[in-house]
Amino acid sequence: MKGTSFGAGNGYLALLAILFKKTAMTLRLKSKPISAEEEEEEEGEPTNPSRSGDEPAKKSTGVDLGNGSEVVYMPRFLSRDESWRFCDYLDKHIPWTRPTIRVFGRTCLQPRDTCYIADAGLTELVYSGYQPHAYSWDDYPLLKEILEAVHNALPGSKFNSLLLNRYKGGNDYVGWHSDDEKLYGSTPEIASVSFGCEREFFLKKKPSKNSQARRPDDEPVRKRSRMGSDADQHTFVLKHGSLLVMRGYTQRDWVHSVPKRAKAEGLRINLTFRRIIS
Ligand SMILES: O=C(O)CCC(=O)C(=O)O
Ligand SMILES: [Fe+2]
Repeated sequence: MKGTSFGAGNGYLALLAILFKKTAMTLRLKSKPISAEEEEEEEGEPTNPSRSGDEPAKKSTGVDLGNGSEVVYMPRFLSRDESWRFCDYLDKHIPWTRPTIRVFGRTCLQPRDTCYIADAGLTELVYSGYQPHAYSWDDYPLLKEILEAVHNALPGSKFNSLLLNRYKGGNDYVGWHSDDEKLYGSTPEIASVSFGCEREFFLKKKPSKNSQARRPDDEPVRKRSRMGSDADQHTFVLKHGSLLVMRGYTQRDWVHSVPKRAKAEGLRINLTFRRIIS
């Protein structure tokens, strides 16, 4: 049987090496968008969702968006096999619908399937003129399992509702929006778990009132938007089994989207856990 033993000196060096790698990775990724290839290089084997408290925390990258907004990305939140089990189950057993919604005064079919789960007795969710039926967690024990894993990863979180999205292929998408409904409060934490086909998740800063007011004396709008600074846009490639968390004023100051992608042929399921506070 193969075995490895570390003396106290080796253990100390190994710990220093781990701390150095983690710090270097966090610093480097903070300054530029994350690509799937980089994560592949950086990350080791997937960690198991049912790890014990003694095991090291899963690797995550925090991006400080400024002014009290923050995003945290954990590419290997759930193991690959477990994630496929969840994905297949949800695809088959969730009562998906593709509702009619209203966007900018026009009625259209939502460009993805959806379902909604919530604790009983909460304020009802309404978005884009649509009020989804709230199904019960009790009917989907597997969703409770994922919720528990999310709660364990985010100490202090207490999500009580969940919006599920199913993207059947690259034509399905979610347009620019923010999840700033009043019932989530002013600084909601939103935890987003993805399964299946990798898709890009874009974050873009909302134009500030100051920049609107300055526009006449400033450089042309067309030039500005094309030259948009990196600090105002971020891209994450959301991997199978990943967790992305938006916090602070992200919903107030930023919009996000998952755009159409002709080459993304596979099915993707995304779960966004939220807390309704009023
Ligand atoms: O599918 C995603 O990654 C994002 C979904 C989303 O933004 C939403 O449901 O509000
Ligand atoms: Fe959203």
